[in-house]
Amino acid sequence: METIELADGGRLLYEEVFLEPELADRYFVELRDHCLWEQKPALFGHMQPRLTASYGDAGITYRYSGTVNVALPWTATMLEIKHRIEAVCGQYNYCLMNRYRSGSDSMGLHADDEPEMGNVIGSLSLGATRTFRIRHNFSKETRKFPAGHGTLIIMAGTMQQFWKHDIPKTTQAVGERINLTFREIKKTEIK
Ligand SMILES: O=C(O)CCC(=O)C(=O)O
Ligand SMILES: [Fe+2]
Repeated sequence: METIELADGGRLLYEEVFLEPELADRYFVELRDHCLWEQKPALFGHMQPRLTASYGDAGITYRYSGTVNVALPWTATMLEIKHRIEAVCGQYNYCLMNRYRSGSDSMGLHADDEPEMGNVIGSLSLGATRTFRIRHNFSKETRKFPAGHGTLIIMAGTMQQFWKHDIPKTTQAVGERINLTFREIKKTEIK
């Protein structure tokens, strides 16, 4: 695991081959075929350019950019993956999954900086290699990391406060990619 210290206290842990390919294959097929994938509406009448699914502890709901994501109960595979990542760093009660069907699916530049969100986010990639890009909010310093089949990226420190990240579209012919972001959503008072 490589630790990359970023400007203003951001920290990124990176391991390109965290899972051996055979295990990554098994997880990819299992998650692709058995998770409840849906395409959710985005802003201005558009749809999100990817599919998502949401798993976690009972009672966890994650809201961002106008979407409401009620966690389905963890599956055995999801728990197995969660424990592998927790053995490296973090404690998680929720996982947002994104499925990029082709190079025209993407994730826009954003930070996962909701007040109820823990600062450690564990991100596992499966399937086609895409570029995970980060950009500093003020200096605009940009760095790119290949997120391939079995790559683990952990975002920590103040990364969500000072940096944004995205998965740009690509015109290259790429297959499907699944990404799992494990998070800690702190329970808030019900108003
Ligand atoms: O697909 C990825 O690697 C990034 C996903 C992401 O940033 C998110 O779900 O917030
Ligand atoms: Fe994110």
